[in-house]
Amino acid sequence: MPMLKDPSRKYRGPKPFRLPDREWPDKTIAKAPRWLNTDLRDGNQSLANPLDGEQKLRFFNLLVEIGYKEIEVSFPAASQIDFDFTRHLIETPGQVPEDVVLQVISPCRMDLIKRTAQALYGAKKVIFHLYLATSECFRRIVFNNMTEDETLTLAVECTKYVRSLTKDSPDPVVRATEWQYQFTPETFSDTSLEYSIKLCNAVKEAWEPTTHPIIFNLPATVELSTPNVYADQIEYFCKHISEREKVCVSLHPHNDRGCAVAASELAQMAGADRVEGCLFGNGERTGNVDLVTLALNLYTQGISPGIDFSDISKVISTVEDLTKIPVHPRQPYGGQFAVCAFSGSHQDAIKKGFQARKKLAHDDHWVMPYLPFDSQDIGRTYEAVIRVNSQSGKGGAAWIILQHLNLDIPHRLQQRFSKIVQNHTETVNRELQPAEVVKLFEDAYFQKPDSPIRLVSYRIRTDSTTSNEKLPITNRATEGQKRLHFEGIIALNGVETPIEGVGESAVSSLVNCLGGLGVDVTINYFKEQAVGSEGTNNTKAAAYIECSLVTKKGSKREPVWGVGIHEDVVQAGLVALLNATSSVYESQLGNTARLNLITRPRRKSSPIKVPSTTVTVLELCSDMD
Ligand SMILES: CC(=O)SCCNC(=O)CCNC(=O)[C@H](O)C(C)(C)COP(=O)(O)OP(=O)(O)OC[C@H]1O[C@@H](n2cnc3c(N)ncnc32)[C@H](O)[C@@H]1OP(=O)(O)O
Ligand SMILES: CC(C)C(=O)C(=O)O
Repeated sequence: MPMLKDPSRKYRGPKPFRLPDREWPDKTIAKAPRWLNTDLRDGNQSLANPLDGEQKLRFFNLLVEIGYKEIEVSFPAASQIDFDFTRHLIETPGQVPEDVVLQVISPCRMDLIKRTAQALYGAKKVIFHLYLATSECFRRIVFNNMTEDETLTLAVECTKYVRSLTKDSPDPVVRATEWQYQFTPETFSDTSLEYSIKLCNAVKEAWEPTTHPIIFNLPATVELSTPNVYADQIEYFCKHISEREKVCVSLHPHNDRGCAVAASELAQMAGADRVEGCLFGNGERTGNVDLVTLALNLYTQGISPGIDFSDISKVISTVEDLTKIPVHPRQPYGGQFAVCAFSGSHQDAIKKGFQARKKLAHDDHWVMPYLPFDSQDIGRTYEAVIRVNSQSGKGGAAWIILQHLNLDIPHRLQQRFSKIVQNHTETVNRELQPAEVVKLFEDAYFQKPDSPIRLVSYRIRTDSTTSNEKLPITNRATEGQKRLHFEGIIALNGVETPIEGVGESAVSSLVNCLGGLGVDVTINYFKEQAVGSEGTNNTKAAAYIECSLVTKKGSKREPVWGVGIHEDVVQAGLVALLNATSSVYESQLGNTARLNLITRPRRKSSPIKVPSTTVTVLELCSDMD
C-alpha cells in the first residue's frame, strides 16, 4: 500500500452541524450530576485480566463506601463470573445498601436479555440497560447493512421484551423489583441526531416510563470530535426529545481524543442529568471519562460532588491493586505530582501563598499560586507539595525546614542555605528527600558534637559596678550602651578558658568576650523567633545570626550563619552566635585560627564569682553540652 504523504487526508474531518440557538456556552454547572459508576462493567471488560467475583466485591464495596448510588455491576450474559457476582449481590442480605441501585447491561439479543433477567431475579432496585449501535458505520459494517428502520424495530422489540421480563412479568417476585430502564443508542455521537431522537422516542413509547424517567444514555463510544460538538449534540437531544420530563439524559464519554472530561462538563452545561464513567479513567482504549477528575472539578466550582474522595490514597491503592493499572503521577488530583512543585519559582510562590493563607480566616476561599486545590481535601498533607531537586530554589528548601523543624528561616538565610542545597543536588544529581535537606541545614547551622568552640557555663548580670575600663578594649561596651556583664567558661578545642565581656545584650557581650580571645566577629544580622504554637508549653525560641570574621587588617570575611534553638530566648541567641563562630573558626580561619587560639596563653578555668549585686542570672542548661 503506498504511503500517504499527509495522513490528515485519510480522515473525514468534522461533520457540518449547526445549532443556531445554542445556549450551553452561557451556562455553568450548577449541581452534581447523577453518577453511574461502570468500573465493574466497562472498566472490567477492558482489563487484560477481568476481575473475579471476590475482586469485584472488593471494588463494589469501595464504590459504595465512597458514595456511588448507581453502579453498573456486570454484563451477566457475558460470563459465569458476572452472572454469579450479580446473584451474590442480590442473595447476600445487607450486601447492597437500600439506596444503591444495581445496573446491568445486555445487547439487543433475546437470548442474552433473557439470561440477564434471570440474573436479576429477586433484586430490590435495578436499572436494566440495553444497548444497540445506531450509526451508519456500525449498521453497515457491524450489523451487515441493517437499515435505520430495522435498527429501530429491533430496539423497540427488545425494549418490549425487557418490559415483559421485568415490570410486566406475571411473577410477583419479579414485579416486586423496582425497575428502571436505560437504553443506549451506542455510537450516538456518530449518529444523525434526528434518527437518534426518533429511535429514542420509539423506545420510550415501548417502555412507557412511569415512576422513574427512562434513561437515555448518549455515548461518545469513540470520541470523534471536539467537546463543543458533543455539547451541541446533547443540547439538541435535550431540546427535541419528547416528554423531556420523563427522560434522564445520561452521558457516556470515552477519552480517545483526551477530551472526555471537557466533553462531559460542556455536555452537563448543555442539559445532561447524569454521567457514566470509571475511576481514574479506566475503560476501553484510552478509557471512559475519569469520574475522580469530574467529581473533584466540582469542588473548584463551589459544588459538592456527593462522592467522598477525602482519602484518595486508599481509593488509588485499592483500584491499582484490582486493575493492575497504575495511576499516572500526573493524573489530575490522584497523581502523586498533581499538587507538587519542584521548580524554584513555583515553590517560592507556594510558600508565600501558605504564609498568606495562615493569616486568613479558616473559611476564606482557596486562592493559592500554582495550587488549584487544597491537597488536604483528598487526604494528603502539604508535605509532598514541595519537593527539592536541582530545579528548586530557596523557597523550596525553606519550606521543608519550616515543615520539619518548624523554623521560618529569614530571607537572607534562605538565600545562603539554598546554595548549599543546590550544590548538593547537583553533586548527587537527584531529588533530595526532606530528611536530607534537614540534615544539610543542621550540619550547616546547628552545633556539631565536635564543635571547636563550646560554652561550658555562663552568667549574665546587668549592673553598674563593672568598670568598662577594667576590661580589655575588645571586650568593652561602646559609649551609651546599656551594659550587660557576661562571665563564663568557654572550651576552645577542649581547653576550658574563662571569659568576660560587656555589651548591650547577651549576644554582644559574648561577641566582646570572643574578641578578647582573638576571634573578632561582627554581627551582620540577628533575628529571634518563637518556635511552636503560642500559648503552649512547647514554645521555644530560635535565633539566627549572620556574622563575619574581621581580619587583623580590618576586612570582613565571607559571612557565616548560626542557628540556636532553646527554651530560653537569651540562650538561643548565644547558641546561634557560637554555632556561627564555630563555622568561622573552622571554615574561614582553618589552621591559622587554631594556631592563634592555641598559642594564646590561657589559664585553667576557675569558678566565676558572681557579685551579690547581680540583677539577671541565667544558668547554662545541660543541652548546651
Ligand atoms: C461499547 C461497549 O462497550 S458495549 C459492551 C460491550 N461489552 C462486551 O462485549 C463485553 C462482554 N461481551 C461478551 O461477552 C460477548 O461479546 C457476548 C456474550 C455479548 C456475545 O458473544 P458472542 O455471541 O460470541 O458474539 P460476539 O461478541 O463475537 O459478536 C457479537 C455479535 O452480536 C452482535 N451485536 C453486537 N452488539 C450488539 C447489540 N448491541 N445488540 C445486538 N447485537 C449486537 C454483533 O453484530 C455480532 O453478531 P453476529 O455474530 O451475527 O455478527
Ligand atoms: C454500551 C455503551 C454504554 C458503551 O459502553 C459505549 O458506548 O461505550
